[in-house]
Amino acid sequence: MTVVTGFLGAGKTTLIRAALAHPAAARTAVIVNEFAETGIDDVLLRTASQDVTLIGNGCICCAARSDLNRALRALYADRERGAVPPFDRVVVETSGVSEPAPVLQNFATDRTVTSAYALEGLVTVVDSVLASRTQAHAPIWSEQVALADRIVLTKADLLPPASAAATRALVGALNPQAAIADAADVREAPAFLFGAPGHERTGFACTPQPALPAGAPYVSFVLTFDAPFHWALFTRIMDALAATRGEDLLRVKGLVNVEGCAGPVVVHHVQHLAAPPEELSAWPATAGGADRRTRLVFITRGLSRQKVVALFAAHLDLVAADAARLDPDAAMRAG
Ligand SMILES: Nc1nc2c(ncn2[C@@H]2O[C@H](COP(=O)(O)OP(=O)(O)OP(=O)(O)O)[C@@H](O)[C@H]2O)c(=O)[nH]1
Repeated sequence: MTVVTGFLGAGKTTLIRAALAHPAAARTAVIVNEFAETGIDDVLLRTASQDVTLIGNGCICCAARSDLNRALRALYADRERGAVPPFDRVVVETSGVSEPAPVLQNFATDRTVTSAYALEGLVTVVDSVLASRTQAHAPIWSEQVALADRIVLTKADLLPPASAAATRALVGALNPQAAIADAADVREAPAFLFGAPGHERTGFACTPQPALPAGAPYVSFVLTFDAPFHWALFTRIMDALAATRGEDLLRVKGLVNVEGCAGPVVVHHVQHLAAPPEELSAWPATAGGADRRTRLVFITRGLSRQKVVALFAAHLDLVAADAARLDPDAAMRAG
């Protein structure tokens, strides 16, 4: 088992998804943990692996503490009875606000699990653009870096070389033992992510940290919308949000039903930065057929659901008012 951690939006899913496409990553099962109640990463990872388990609605370091061991046991049992494709390794993607020490500790203290799996190592993914800013406001960031066996630096492509080198120096000073690589190189040679075959991490030096204090500033909520969005309207709303509360918008990710698009459009915001949208070929299938509703997962620092809903409502009302001006009869019919 390799555990991949890293702060919200660092690039964990992108890296794992790219690595899974490599032949060296065959026979890999994935367990993904999301802080929010709705999974987006599992939808993305299912495009790259047949064997993906989601642990949603809480961190595997605290609220969903026993869920990782339960998922590992279930996966092993499924493998034994041939219910899942045979796998040789499992990659666990933690939520962005997971503390790695309790995750490793929980694993190490479950005999059933450790008789089936060995811990290969902990890989921490670091956003080169936001590293020092995140270090300043989120102590978990430093813990994730300090405990890593290997560190992958993402988004160096967005920075001048001197700034990328500064992030590497910052990370290297916090954890001089860890091997450090750029995401671009790891995508070519995913062995860095998965580790050497047969390698086993023997113990880990850590000072257990208290779990997130009660009333921690992270707020998570999900918004769903039935009607498709005009893309221009959606980006206008998100731009307004980023311009006014970008610092507190730690993470937004979602699947958007866009007028004129057959598949869902995947959107990502990490603080002020919005990534280019990606259209998937189809909506994920559910028991009742495909669920085409837009779902947006927000993880914020103190920004409430109510405020975000109000912003969306204001823009959607403006659009409805415009439509009514253009076609008053239709507005009457719609009530
Ligand atoms: N330019 C650039 N963008 C990247 C890179 N890696 C990831 N991203 C983008 O960063 C955003 C977040 O990436 P994810 O892979 O979803 O991040 P994550 O760590 O899994 O996010 P959470 O699970 O929500 O914590 C997406 O828009 C990615 O496309 C990179 O190396 N370069």
